[in-house]
This record gives sequence, C-alpha cells and structure tokens, in this order.
Amino acid sequence: MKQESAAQNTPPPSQHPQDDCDPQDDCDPQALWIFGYGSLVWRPDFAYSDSRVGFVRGYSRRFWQGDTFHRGSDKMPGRVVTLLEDREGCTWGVAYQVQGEQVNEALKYLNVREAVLGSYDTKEVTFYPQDTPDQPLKALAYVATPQNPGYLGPVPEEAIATQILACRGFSGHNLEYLLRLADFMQLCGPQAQDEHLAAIVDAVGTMLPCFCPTEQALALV
Ligand SMILES: N[C@@H](CCC(=O)N[C@@H](CS)C(=O)NCC(=O)O)C(=O)O
Repeated sequence: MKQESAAQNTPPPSQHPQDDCDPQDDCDPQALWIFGYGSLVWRPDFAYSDSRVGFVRGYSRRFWQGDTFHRGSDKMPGRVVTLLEDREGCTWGVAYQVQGEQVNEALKYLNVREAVLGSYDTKEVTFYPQDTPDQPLKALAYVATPQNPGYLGPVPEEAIATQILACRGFSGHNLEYLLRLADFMQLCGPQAQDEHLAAIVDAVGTMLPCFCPTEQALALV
C-alpha cells in the first residue's frame, strides 16, 4: 500500500512567517496533530500539512468496535479498530499535522466520519514519531470506548476473522479494511508488531479458501 506523501496534501508554501515555526511552539495555536491507527492510516480524506509514522504507548489496537455504516450494516455489523488502554501496549499509526483552516475542516469532517457515524470519542495521546521518538507530540485520537452503543468487545480472533469475511458497508468490504491496515504495518518495519492484527490476518488466510475460490476472494477487496 502506498503511503500518501505529505507533499500530495501540503498546501503551497505560505508567505506567513508563523507557518514556518516549530509546531511544538505556541506561535501557531491553530496547529494540531491527529493520530490515525485504523482507516485513517490509509484514507485520511482531509487536507494536512505534514504526516509522521510512529506510535503511541499505553494503548493496544483491537478489532472490538462494531461498524454498521462504513464496513458493515445494521444486520451484519463489521469490525473496525479502537484503542484499548494497556500499560504495556504500543500502537503504530500515522500522525497528521493540520494547520490554519485545515484544523476546522479536518475536525468537522472527522466529527461526522468518526463520531456521528462511528461512535468514536476524542482523546489526547502522546505520539512518538518513528524518526524522532525523543521528540514526542501531543495528538488527538478518535477512540471507541466500551460505553458506546456500537462496541462489540473481545471475542477470539477466529470469530473476528469470520465476521470480517462476511461484512461489507458503504466504504467497502471489511476485508479491505483489515488488509490495508496489515499492509501499513508491513511498511512500518519489523519493530512494529501487532499480534492481534496478525492473528486475525492468519485466521482469514486459513478460512478464505473455505469461503470462496481465490479469484472471488480477490474481488472482495
Ligand atoms: N479512529 C481510528 C479508526 C477509524 C476508523 O476505522 N473509523 C471508521 C468508522 S467506524 C472509518 O472511518 N472507516 C472508514 C473506512 O472504513 O474506510 C483511526 O484513527 O483510524
């Protein structure tokens, strides 16, 4: 999977000196980092000025959120990811920097995509860029808590794989969601491990031939 380069979304250089300041300073109160760890890592769909691959500590990614819009339906909810508080956890994803007018545009868009359609809440996290882990960034993350109506919670990875294979929604098949996230984790390199994700991908690989022949499986995504 090709990571969108920041250049594809970076507006032309501004003549305003404050745009050249370090986002860690307060000189641009409009600067905001948004951390994506699910579909946002491959389809942010909002304009941003910069992006970093990296991780957050103290959270594990889990396919424990139901989705009746993007990757499922009311009758057959798909499974998408959320963050589980876990002292030993580490979740890899992408942080996107939005500045100036991009901030409100991104927040308005994500409020609909994540909160209204996905029941996610916002949470501040500390993001460690892969290249500069000694310079962490405060970022906004969208997290589906166990109290939200769509929360499905823990089941064996084999059951999650079965559900993913059977579901599709307005944004596409649930299998695409899983495989694009697995692709992203491959890009992050060997230091980025996600055993939960890997177990689901393995279970899907075992079951897929039983679901449909290869050419049909490839047509799913
Ligand atoms: N908040 C997580 C998960 C986001 C996520 O996957 N949300 C679903 C909403 S239920 C979504 O946007 N899906 C769009 C898609 O599946 O393409 C992230 O930062 O990536």
